[in-house]
Amino acid sequence: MKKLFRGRMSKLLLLQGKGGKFSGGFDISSFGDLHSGKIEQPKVGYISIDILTELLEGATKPSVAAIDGLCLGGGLEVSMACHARISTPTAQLGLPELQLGIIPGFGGTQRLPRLVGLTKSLEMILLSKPIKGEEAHQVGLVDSIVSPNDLVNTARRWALDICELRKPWIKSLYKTDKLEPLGEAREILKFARAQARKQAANLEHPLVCIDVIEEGIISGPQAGLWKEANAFQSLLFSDTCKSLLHVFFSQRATSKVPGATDLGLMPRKITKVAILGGGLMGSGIATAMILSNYPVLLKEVNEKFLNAGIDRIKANLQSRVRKGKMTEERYEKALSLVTGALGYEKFKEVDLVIEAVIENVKLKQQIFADLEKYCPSHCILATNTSTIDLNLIGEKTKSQDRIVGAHFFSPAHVMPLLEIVRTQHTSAQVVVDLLDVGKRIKKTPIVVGNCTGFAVNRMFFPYTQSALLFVDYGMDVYKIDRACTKFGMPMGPFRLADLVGFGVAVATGMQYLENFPERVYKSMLIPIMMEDKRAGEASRKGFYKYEDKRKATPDPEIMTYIQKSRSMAGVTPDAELMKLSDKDIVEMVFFPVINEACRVLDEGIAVKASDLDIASIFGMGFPPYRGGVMLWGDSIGAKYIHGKLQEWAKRYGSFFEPCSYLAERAAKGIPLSAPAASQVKSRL
Ligand SMILES: C[C@@H](O)CC(=O)SCCNC(=O)CCNC(=O)[C@H](O)C(C)(C)COP(=O)(O)OP(=O)(O)OC[C@H]1O[C@@H](n2cnc3c(N)ncnc32)[C@H](O)[C@@H]1OP(=O)(O)O
Repeated sequence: MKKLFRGRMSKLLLLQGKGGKFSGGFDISSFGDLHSGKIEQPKVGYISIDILTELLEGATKPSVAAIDGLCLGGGLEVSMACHARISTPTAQLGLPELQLGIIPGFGGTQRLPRLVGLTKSLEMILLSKPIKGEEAHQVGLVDSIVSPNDLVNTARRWALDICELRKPWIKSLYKTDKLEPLGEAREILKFARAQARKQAANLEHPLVCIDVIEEGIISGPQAGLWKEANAFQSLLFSDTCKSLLHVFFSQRATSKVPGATDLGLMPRKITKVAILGGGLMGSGIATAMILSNYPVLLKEVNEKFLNAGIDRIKANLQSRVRKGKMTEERYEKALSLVTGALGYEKFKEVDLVIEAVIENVKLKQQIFADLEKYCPSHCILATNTSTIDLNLIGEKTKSQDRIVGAHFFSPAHVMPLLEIVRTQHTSAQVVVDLLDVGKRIKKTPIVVGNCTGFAVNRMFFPYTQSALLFVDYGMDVYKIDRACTKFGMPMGPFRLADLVGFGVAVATGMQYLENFPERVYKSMLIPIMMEDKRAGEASRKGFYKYEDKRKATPDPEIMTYIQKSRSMAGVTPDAELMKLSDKDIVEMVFFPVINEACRVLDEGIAVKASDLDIASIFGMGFPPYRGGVMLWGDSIGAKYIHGKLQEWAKRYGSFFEPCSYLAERAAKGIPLSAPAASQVKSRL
């Protein structure tokens, strides 16, 4: 909200944004200063009551908000304290505060329900879901919709009309016509609570928000404002808020890469993209590209595979149409951007190639040699490999500077993370180019170094390893999975292994065994199950059985395999493990992940700890309200983590041996996120 107009003889107040944006909300970077005590927190209710309610809404002059572009959070709350709102049809109006672990704290919990009704306001606030100006007008949030050219004049005339009693002078805080009757309101709030508990079991603030809204309905808007002000103040200092703020800024910081984005390089325009391979990943990547209007050349080895790849793209798009995320017209337009190819003739026009064929070194080497021959010399040569060294892939070329990893997570058109894997030869320009493409296709890109598993898969390799070890030592598969989902993971290590498939699990295990033999637990459980054609969800039996569709049901039959695995491991169940709490289980599964993340940092594979927080959240579903794997580790403390790993290493082997990076922090009492003096120069 950039300007406050005062009319002639200051008869009215006109609130307008700048550059087509009304306001992205309160400056949340100041929340960090509040947390650190750098700035003093204002008295409770100072902004929402003293300023917005008493001064603005209670003023003797009418105020009208002229809304265009973003009108979010505090920006919308200020506009709701005005006596009218004029908006453009494409403006976006919303209260996204719950995404930051807080609630609307400038009166939004009281005014929004009185403008749009309880049901709509709960949907907008609890889902942090903005609505367009058109819809805002339909539901009563804004009073009129005009074009951007007419916005300011219409708003000014509206204010004059209020002044001269040609239009009503409305204080939204005291409107009641849109509020449902008390009995109905109670039912709506009861349903909202049930939904909040179901969808965000570990989060308190959605329930607090509902309580605050309810207070205003039962005891009146002033009571509601005071409850909101107090609740906002305490949530602002909650761990959830601090974690979600950390995620907000860390997500945006992943695109700040020393030695690449700090060189003044501008991203080059990528107009045409080629994808090699129309399988699950290739078709997913192609879908992500066409959804962001990149023309795609999809190459396969024969008509059959090419048609299958295009069919997969169609299926991806049709699923969006079915979910109402895409119109038929947009479906046709997106599909029209795909051109099939069986040869390299058209590759002389492409600016970026992403190879997504099977994980076969020789095949990839041949492909990159061909790409060097058929693509223009500026073309970026990217691979989606998740297991093969990029230097090996580019071995038969002289184009190492433009070879880079573009590691998507399946399904590639849905998962938000993109690992940009840079070798020591990859040019800074190519990194800058791919960061730009990543953002344009609405991914969160993180730049990582070239090693087995890059960042995400490498960090999380111990997630299942540790769980398998503890099952051999007597723990229950399903108890471990339950503890991890209660902690906030989308699924536990065993359900994840079923989903990924045992074939992939074994292949990945081999990779790690080859590169990190001292810290791989060689469990025989999965190979034994595979001998009996148990290969995970796709075979309808893995750690769970899948009788109907994707519903995972515990399967008592796995005990046979577990007993065999234990005897092959030569271990006897440890009675101590039977008494473990969920908290203990979570520590035993995640501390090895933190240990590996420390190695990834120490080797310079990741630029900074906050990148690994984002990688853990967006790549593995680590609960964002815990801030990511490294921030969570720091909330526990390096010393404690180091001590537990040492204890387990003594009892269960070198898999748990704490790395030197972690040991250094434990000894010095410094956070995991502090760049260590001993940290090798980043390999990025
Ligand atoms: C009491 C409460 O009710 C008061 C409040 O208002 S709480 C805050 C409510 N507002 C929000 O939660 C909005 C947060 N911001 C966003 O959702 C998005 O940034 C956006 C939709 C506003 C814009 O998105 P986009 O165009 O993609 O741009 P970026 O997200 O990349 O942001 C650009 C830079 O602006 C910084 N930034 C954005 N919003 C805020 C904010 N509210 N406070 C402080 N800084 C903000 C963001 O960090 C980016 O900075 P960078 O240095 O360029 O990375």
